[in-house]
Amino acid sequence: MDKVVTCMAPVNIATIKYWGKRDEHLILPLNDSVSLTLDCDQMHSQTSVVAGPFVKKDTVMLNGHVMPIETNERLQRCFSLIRKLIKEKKGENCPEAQWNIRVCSENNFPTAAGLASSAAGYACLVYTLANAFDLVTEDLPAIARQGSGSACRSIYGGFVHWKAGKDDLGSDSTAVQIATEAHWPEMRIIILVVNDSHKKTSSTVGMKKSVETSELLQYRVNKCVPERTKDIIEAIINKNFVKFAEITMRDSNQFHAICLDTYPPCVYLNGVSHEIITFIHDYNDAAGHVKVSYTFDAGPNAFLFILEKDLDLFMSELIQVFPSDKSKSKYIRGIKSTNPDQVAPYGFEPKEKDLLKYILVTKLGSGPKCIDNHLIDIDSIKNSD
Ligand SMILES: Nc1ncnc2c1ncn2[C@@H]1O[C@H](COP(=O)(O)OP(=O)(O)OP(=O)(O)O)[C@@H](O)[C@H]1O
Ligand SMILES: C[C@@](O)(CCOP(=O)(O)OP(=O)(O)O)CC(=O)O
Repeated sequence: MDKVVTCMAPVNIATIKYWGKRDEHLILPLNDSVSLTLDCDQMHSQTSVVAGPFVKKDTVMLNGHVMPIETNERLQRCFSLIRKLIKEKKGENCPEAQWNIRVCSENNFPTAAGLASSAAGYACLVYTLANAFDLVTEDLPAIARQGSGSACRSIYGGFVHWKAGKDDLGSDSTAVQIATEAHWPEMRIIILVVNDSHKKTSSTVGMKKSVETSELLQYRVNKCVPERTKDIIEAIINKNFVKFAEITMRDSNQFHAICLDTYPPCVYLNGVSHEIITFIHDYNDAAGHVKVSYTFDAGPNAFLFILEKDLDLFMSELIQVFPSDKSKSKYIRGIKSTNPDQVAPYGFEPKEKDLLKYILVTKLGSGPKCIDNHLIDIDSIKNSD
């Protein structure tokens, strides 16, 4: 192959959380999860792949730095699973399965900062490799899952259900799309970035500790998640925002309760996270109706869900309660408000300035997409290794 293929993949945010594996090696989850795929316009991973007999060895660059493949079992697994797929689809002796691969990837948002970069990153890696070798088939979620569990959900747009499955080899642990992003186009997502630096305990380590030490996890897995998964899928299909919002908040709260029930505890939320939670409930109480919902991953950053019709009013209250000295364009990013001069409806007490680093407003998005596929001068690659 003397072409370079470039693809983009989105971030996804879980409203029913994946937390705990039944198989660490195959990355098989204990429970189902449900997520929303975000628009690539504001947040995405972008990955380019070149492969061929002229590439001297497998290399992966991330944000300009070499990712050591030799010590990264997950990267190695993604490469070997793609090569296995090449043999399955193109024949055991297909020369392409022996080619070395050069990968160059970057995120347009903070990496390893609790903003789901591994989900977008591994989904992008697998999708780009599949495009480079003409392998785009239904197998991709199962491969992306072995890069990072939540990555399997970024293979689809809109609303996605990752079924935990029961098979020991994971043949039934895959992602399916519940509905496309066009199903609920009014949905908006507001990301409140409290802290975008590396977190102390990664999701991988945190959930392993929960499986080993939490006494509440099994109840969540066996009792809570099956019912909530069914109910939230129903709420999504019926576009019942109030039901969707309550289930999302309850699952986020329970997920963090499990983290606190882990020993030693995984403390992902901080004081600002709790101020956000209180503000959202106070706002909904003042509105007399659930207008906005929150969820937190393994970090202090908040992901809010709100319908477009309620966005401007809420944003006016939000920036009054969480003020900043930053310029408005730096502080509020992404989709612009249609009514920037909206007056805050409830006049809540402003908190101290700059509790939030910035706010990103986005919407639902589609799955990964191929954005470039062009021929290259092989000599330029041969001499660049
Ligand atoms: N574009 C990418 N291509 C390949 N791998 C990536 C990419 N972006 C991130 N990763 C991998 O994901 C790791 C970060 O995953 P980690 O789970 O620690 O953080 P996160 O996914 O950003 O946060 P969280 O999982 O809590 O939402 C990186 O160290 C890297 O190994
Ligand atoms: C809190 C979460 O975001 C956990 C994500 O965990 P990862 O998918 O990052 O974990 P690994 O499978 O070990 O790579 C909840 C979720 O996204 O469902």
